[in-house]
Amino acid sequence: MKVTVLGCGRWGSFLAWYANKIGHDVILWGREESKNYQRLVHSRTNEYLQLPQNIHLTDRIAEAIEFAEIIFIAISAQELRGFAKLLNTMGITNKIFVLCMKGLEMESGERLSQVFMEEIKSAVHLAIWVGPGHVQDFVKDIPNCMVIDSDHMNITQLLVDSFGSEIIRFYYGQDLLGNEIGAAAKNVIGIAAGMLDGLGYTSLKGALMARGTKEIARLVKAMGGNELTIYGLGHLGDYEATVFSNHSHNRRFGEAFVKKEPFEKLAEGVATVKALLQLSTIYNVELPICQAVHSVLSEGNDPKEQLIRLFMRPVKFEGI
Ligand SMILES: NC(=O)C1=CN([C@@H]2O[C@H](COP(=O)(O)OP(=O)(O)OC[C@H]3O[C@@H](n4cnc5c(N)ncnc54)[C@H](OP(=O)(O)O)[C@@H]3O)[C@@H](O)[C@H]2O)C=CC1
Ligand SMILES: O=C(CO)COP(=O)(O)O
Repeated sequence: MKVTVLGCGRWGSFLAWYANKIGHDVILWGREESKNYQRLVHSRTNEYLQLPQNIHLTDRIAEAIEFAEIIFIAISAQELRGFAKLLNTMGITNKIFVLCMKGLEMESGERLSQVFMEEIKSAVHLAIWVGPGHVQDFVKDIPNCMVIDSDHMNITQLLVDSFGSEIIRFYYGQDLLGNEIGAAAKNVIGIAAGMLDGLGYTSLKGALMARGTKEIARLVKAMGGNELTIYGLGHLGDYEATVFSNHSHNRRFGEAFVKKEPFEKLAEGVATVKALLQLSTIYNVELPICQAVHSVLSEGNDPKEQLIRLFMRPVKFEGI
C-alpha cells in the first residue's frame, strides 16, 4: 500500500519508519525550511531513529498528497487548522486522512477531527490513531497496543488490518469523541504528573490516575461520548507512556516547569488545558485537575499549593 506521512518530527518520522518496516511504500513530507527535514535529508537520522533509503523524503506537498490514498498527519495540534486550509486547496478527494496527534484546538475547544473537517470541503475519510507508544521503544521492537477510531467501521477496519504488526496491536475504536478527548487530555494529566515528580510528590500519581480518569470520563459523558472510553487505550492506557514515562514530553515539561528549568520540546498539554477549560464551561463539568494545571501554568500560582489543595479538597465520596 502507498502511504504518505505529513510532518517529520518525532512522531511523523516514526510513522514513516514503521509503515516502511511493515511493508508499505512510503513518502515522508517535511517543510523545506524545517531543521527536522533537513537533518533527515542529509543524514537520514534524527535523535530517535534511522530512516531506510527506500523511504522517499520530499518537501513538495503536492507530490506527497498525490502519491498515496492513505495520509497520516503528525504535526502540532494547534497548527492543524492552517494546515488543513492548505490541504483544501489541493486535489484531495477520496483520500483517507489519519490524524496521529493528541490535542484540542486551544481557542475553540474543538476536537481535531472537527477542526479538520471544517476546513476540508471535499469528500475525504478521516480517522485517528492514538494510544500509548514511544518511538524509543518501538524502534527496539518493544510492543504496545494502540487504537484507531473513525466514524466508519469499514475505514477503522481497513486501517487496523493494514497497519497492525507484532509491535503494534491495534484495537478498533468505537467512540471517536471519547478517544479524541481522552488522547488530548492525557497530556494535561501528564503535565500534572511531571509537576508532582518535580515537587517530590510522586506518591500522589496513583491518586492522580484515579481522579484524572474520573474527571475526564465526566466530561466525555457530558459531551455525549462513552465515559468508559476513558478507561481504554486512548486515555488510561496511555498513562504508562505519559504519567509514568521518562520519554514523555508532557511529563518532562511539567517537571521542568516546577523546577524552573527550560524544556524545548512540544508538550501538547499546555494548549490543550485551555481548550479543556472551555469545554468545562460549555458542558458545565468541573475539571479540578485541569483547573489546577492551568492556574499554575497561566496564572502564576504556586504549584505545590495548588496540587496539595487539589488532593486535600473537602472529603467526598470516591464515586463522584
Ligand atoms: N503515541 C502517539 O500516538 C504519539 C503521538 N504524538 C503526537 O504527534 C504530534 C506531533 O508530536 P511530535 O512529533 O512529538 O512533535 P515534533 O515537534 O517533534 O514535530 C512536530 C512537527 O510538526 C511540524 N509542523 C508544525 N507546524 C506545522 C505547520 N504549520 N505545517 C506543517 N508542519 C508543521 C513541525 O515542523 P518543523 O519540522 O518544520 O518544525 C514538526 O516536524 C503531537 O500531537 C503528539 O501528541 C507524539 C508522540 C507519540
Ligand atoms: O503520546 C505519547 C505517548 O503515547 C507521547 O507523549 P508525550 O508527547 O508526552 O511525549
